[in-house]
Amino acid sequence: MEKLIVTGGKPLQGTIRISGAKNSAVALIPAALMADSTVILDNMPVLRDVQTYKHILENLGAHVEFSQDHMVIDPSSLQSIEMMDENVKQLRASYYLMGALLGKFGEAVIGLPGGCDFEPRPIDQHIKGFEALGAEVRNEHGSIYIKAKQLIGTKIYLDVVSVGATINIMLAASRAKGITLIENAAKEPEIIDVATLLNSMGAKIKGAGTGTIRIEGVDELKGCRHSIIPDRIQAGTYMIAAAATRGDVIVDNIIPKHMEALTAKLVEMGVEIHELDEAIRVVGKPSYNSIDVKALVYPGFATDLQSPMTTLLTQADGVSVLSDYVYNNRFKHIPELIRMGAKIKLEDRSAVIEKSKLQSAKVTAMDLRAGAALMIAGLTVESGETEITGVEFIDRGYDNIVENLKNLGADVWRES
Ligand SMILES: CC(=O)N[C@H]1[C@@H](OP(=O)(O)OP(=O)(O)OC[C@H]2O[C@@H](n3ccc(=O)[nH]c3=O)[C@H](O)[C@@H]2O)O[C@H](CO)[C@@H](O)[C@@H]1O
Ligand SMILES: C=C(OP(=O)(O)O)C(=O)O
Repeated sequence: MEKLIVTGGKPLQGTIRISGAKNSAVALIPAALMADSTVILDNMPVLRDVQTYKHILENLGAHVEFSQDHMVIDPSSLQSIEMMDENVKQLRASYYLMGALLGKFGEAVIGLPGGCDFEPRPIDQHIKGFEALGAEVRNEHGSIYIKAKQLIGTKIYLDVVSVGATINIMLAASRAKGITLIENAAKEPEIIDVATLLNSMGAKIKGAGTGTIRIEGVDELKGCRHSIIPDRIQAGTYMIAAAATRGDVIVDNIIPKHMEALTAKLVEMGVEIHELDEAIRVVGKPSYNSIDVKALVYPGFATDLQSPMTTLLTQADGVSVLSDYVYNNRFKHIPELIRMGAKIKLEDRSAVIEKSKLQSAKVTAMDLRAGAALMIAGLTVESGETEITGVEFIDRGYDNIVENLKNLGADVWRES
């Protein structure tokens, strides 16, 4: 079993270059399968989820090459519409195979997705979308069987704002006959990124990034080259880590606009923020104001940054309240932070966080962002080694985390 050892007490300093976004990559890779020829994806992050998706594509019969940060996907040899192997359970975003294969072949058979299971994560809105497009969907023995004679464009109103359902419906509708309107669509930057790729492949999608997306189905999608947007969650994690360690870090190769909900909260706490062209400089301060944070859908504060933010709020004077309105129970990091000395109480859907002196301890990351929260806590303690197990979760979403933190002056290493 691998673990990360972190020795705290060193302010992070220097520049970190952020890789492409996990949540875009894991949607763009299955989207590329819909092309009739090679798709090249640049700025591909090196993550466990991306490697898992590569294996899934290869098992489906596609040819995939991944070196440096380029992934070359040749879907012309794709043979199967059926994907039920273990890899599917390793990541949440395997559900995008449903929309991609349904759009391409009119048929898909997929094992139920995995990913971080901080609470039940239903896919009823994905299925509602496929059915509205004319597909028959059966859930049998842990797999979803989807089939359509012909996908027909229609109007779909999502009951909940869902990133996954919005993208999945967009994928399938790109090959439907006629026009599909997705109402109450999610607006995350990753949705715009997927629409940009699909449009470069020949799709006709308008309105991505707004609450209404219009998709005019096309008969074919072709190969192209696309560069993935920067990972706003990795960027936010390093910004929070810089503030928590009272460091001075330039988070580079990002789109500052994507970070606005976080930068607003950091400024409210008293963190010094300098917005540059494609970077943000974060300068930590000796003391911070307590604040309230509500995790919401984009452009609200990202739920994926809620756990790392919990750690930072233990450094603020007074009492802060953090609530998650996307996943009401995404709090698996809290018992572990308490083990490190954090004074946090859970009240209904909120974490009530008091200023705390964190201490090193042996802790376990129960999910990806819980791992990030513990990593930041380990960097923040004044001295001593924090041992974090559950590293496989952290590797799902943080590109080269040990080297990146070392380059910022942190004392961190892996042990088996
Ligand atoms: C691979 C990926 O991009 N993952 C991200 C994506 O997950 P994912 O796309 O799975 O999350 P959704 O946006 O779909 O979920 C938002 C909310 O809607 C609910 N819901 C969703 C679908 C559905 O059919 N029914 C339903 O009730 C969920 O339980 C949740 O409460 O967005 C989440 C919310 O920003 C992020 O935390 C994840 O990092
Ligand atoms: C929850 C996350 O990912 P996934 O949806 O892939 O489990 C995340 O990135 O924080």
